[in-house]
Amino acid sequence: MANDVPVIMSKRNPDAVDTSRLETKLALLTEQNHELRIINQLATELHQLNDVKAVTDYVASTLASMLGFEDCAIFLMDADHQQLLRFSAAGSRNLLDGIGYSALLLDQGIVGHCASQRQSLLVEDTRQCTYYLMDVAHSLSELAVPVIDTGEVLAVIDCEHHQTGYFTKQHQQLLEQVASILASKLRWLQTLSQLEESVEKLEYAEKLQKSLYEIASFAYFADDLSEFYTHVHQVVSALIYAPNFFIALYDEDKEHLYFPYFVDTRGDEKPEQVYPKEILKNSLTGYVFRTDRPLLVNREQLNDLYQQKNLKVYGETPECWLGVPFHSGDSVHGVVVVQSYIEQIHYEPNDLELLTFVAQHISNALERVFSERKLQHQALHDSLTGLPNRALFLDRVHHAFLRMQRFPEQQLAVMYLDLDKFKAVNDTHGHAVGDAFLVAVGKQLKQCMRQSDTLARLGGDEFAILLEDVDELATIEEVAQRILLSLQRPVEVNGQALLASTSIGISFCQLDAPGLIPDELIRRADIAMYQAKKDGRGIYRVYDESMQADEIPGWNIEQALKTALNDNQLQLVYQPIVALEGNIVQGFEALVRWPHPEQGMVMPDLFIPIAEQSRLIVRLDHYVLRKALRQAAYWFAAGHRFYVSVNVSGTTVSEAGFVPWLQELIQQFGIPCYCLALELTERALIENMLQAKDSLQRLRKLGIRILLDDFGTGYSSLSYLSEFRLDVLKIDRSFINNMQDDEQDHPIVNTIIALAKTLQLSVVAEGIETQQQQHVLHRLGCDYGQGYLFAKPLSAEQALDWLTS
Ligand SMILES: Nc1nc2c(ncn2[C@@H]2O[C@@H]3COP(=O)(O)O[C@H]4[C@@H](O)[C@H](n5cnc6c(=O)[nH]c(N)nc65)O[C@@H]4COP(=O)(O)O[C@H]3[C@H]2O)c(=O)[nH]1
Repeated sequence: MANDVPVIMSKRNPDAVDTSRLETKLALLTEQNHELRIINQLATELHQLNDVKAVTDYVASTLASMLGFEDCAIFLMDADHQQLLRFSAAGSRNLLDGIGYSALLLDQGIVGHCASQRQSLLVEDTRQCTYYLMDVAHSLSELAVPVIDTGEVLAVIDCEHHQTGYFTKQHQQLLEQVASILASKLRWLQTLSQLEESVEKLEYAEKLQKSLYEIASFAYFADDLSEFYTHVHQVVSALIYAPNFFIALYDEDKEHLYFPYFVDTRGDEKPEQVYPKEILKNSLTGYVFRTDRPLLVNREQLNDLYQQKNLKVYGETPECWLGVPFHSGDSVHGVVVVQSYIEQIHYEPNDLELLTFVAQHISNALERVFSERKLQHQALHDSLTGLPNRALFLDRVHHAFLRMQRFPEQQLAVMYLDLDKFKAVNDTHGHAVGDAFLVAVGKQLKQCMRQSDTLARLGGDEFAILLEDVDELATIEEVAQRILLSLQRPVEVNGQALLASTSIGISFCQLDAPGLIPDELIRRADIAMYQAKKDGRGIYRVYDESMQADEIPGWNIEQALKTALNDNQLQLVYQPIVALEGNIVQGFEALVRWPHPEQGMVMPDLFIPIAEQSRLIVRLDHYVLRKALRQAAYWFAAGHRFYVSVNVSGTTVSEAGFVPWLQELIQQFGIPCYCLALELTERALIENMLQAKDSLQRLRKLGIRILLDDFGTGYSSLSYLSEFRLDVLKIDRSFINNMQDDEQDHPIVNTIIALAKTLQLSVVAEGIETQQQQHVLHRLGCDYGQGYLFAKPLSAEQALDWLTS
């Protein structure tokens, strides 16, 4: 504009000054000055304003008032660049308050076209304009100028007038300058608000992260769940509106719903009881459980839902309800809920997102706490019957002792029970029925005692009962009688009626029993039980001093052996079995040893026969098999291809579940079945003829070698030899012992070897101590041998050294 300013003060021809021209120039200058003032004022004032509305209002009203426009409106482009929203308007025809178009699409009206064409539109006569849109009254002229920053249309300044040709090029130029100032200002405000939003988001994210971390770490360490819930509530309250907050859990095992945490400002008490699963069908919380999806609803939607789904209203209907489901482990499902009773307070999708995070952490905490509780339960309970195990029983007895010290009138007694018929049930009907039988007996025993007494399964067919707060022996004897009577009735298992008789030992702890300790009380009940067995089974005996444990054969050893097995005290040694031709190793026999803490090394000859009298032999055989297979797997991995042979009793082999159990164990160790051989004595086979026969067949099918141990010592009848499918005969060392003379015929050994050959069995001679014996045996056609000549039983490490030497 400065270039256009004419030289009005020219002194070259003062007489030629044309007044009207000067007046025009003056008017122009005045106008330009006015425009500059407007621009200057706008630029200065806008600087002070930090709010979009204030800015657009100011621009609209300044233009209207300073330029005398009837209507000056500012339309802002929406976030999606889809439409223009009338934001501010000023002038005598101010149409902002609900009159006229409040929003225009990009191809609507002069404003829309101005935005889409990105250029100013000066329409002198709107009647000639095809896209002119009339609002209230017809404006005959209109000027629209786009507000553009870095190529983006941010707004449109639109002015209208009722006369045609009202707007001039100067108006347009002025508005374009204003638009340019407005564009920078709007952009600046936009950037500022984006920055503020980002900062806000970051601050929220940081707060959220901190809160969730807090919940997570609390979830990890919380032992007390109610404390954890309170903490979660506090954290959630710091993030969203949550004065009404509750957690509901559904226990699938018990099929009930309960509220471990519940806070409600409208006075609803925490529901104390548990609700049967039916509540899932008619409550809002139950609805979230069933759909397994979060739910965010306002009052209106809630009422619809109540009606549509036939739900019952529990407590006051909230204005807004937000519930998120979660899962903990296999059997617990939960819902965490916040609700608002205030009309103005509603939850948003990001609150739902937050609560989903929170629910996840609650679920983690519960999963950890529940699995810890489960582990704890497993450690203290028998997995088959669910009854307390020996450890928990001991603990209860200890506690009962402590209580008795405080309340001496509350005396206690321990009963030790051993089922008389269990072995027969197991042998005849198999493992699965045996297990079900034990469970059924456990239930029957429970019915004979008070709720406050403790029934435990100590292992195998042994149960124990702790009776607390008993006053006299007669009461205890009554319980024993009740049990005996109850077990006279057959126990129903899988539709079969089985008989379970038991022998009961009782020890009563009276006030005048000085120095009696809990373990001793249990030991005495055990001794009394042995006495009952001795005296005829199916009866009870009360411990008295005359019953000495030592009088019960093997009692002490059996008890100590149980402990040794529990404490993993037993060890294995290995004796090589070699081919007599060339002394090549074929296998190793595993032999068990018991390094007793007080008595030194106890040999199997002492404790195996005692273990065989009870079912302890089965436990022992399983124990040895597991250890031997572990060693076999180690040797196999090291490239050795010999077998390890393990002694097993007839009882173990004839158990119905033995073969699949062993097969699985071998698979677990990842070795081929030929790495294992089983040694059974003649007696073991004969005494368990039927079951053993079946088991041996299956074992051989798997590829497990069967060795007949101590051959020649037990039974004169040889007929059973063809009954069983065997691989190897082991000649008992008593025959080998006598073979000192090379010249003799050794008829027994000779016959055994000949018999074996006829039956196509290999022969191993046991107890070879001299080269002479080896020589004779080889001459007689014996294939393999074992004995001190080659090696004594060796530890696993020594065996390896021996192999390499
Ligand atoms: N004098 C002499 N003895 C020799 C010679 N070579 C080996 N022996 C001993 O003879 C026994 C051979 O084992 P067995 O006949 O299976 O007889 C075994 C077996 O019937 C039983 N047994 C050993 N370990 C186990 C086991 O883990 N489970 C079961 N159920 N029974 C086992 O105990 C019996 C005795 O085992 P051990 O005392 O280890 O005694 C072993 C072994 O140490 C020798 O040249 N001279």
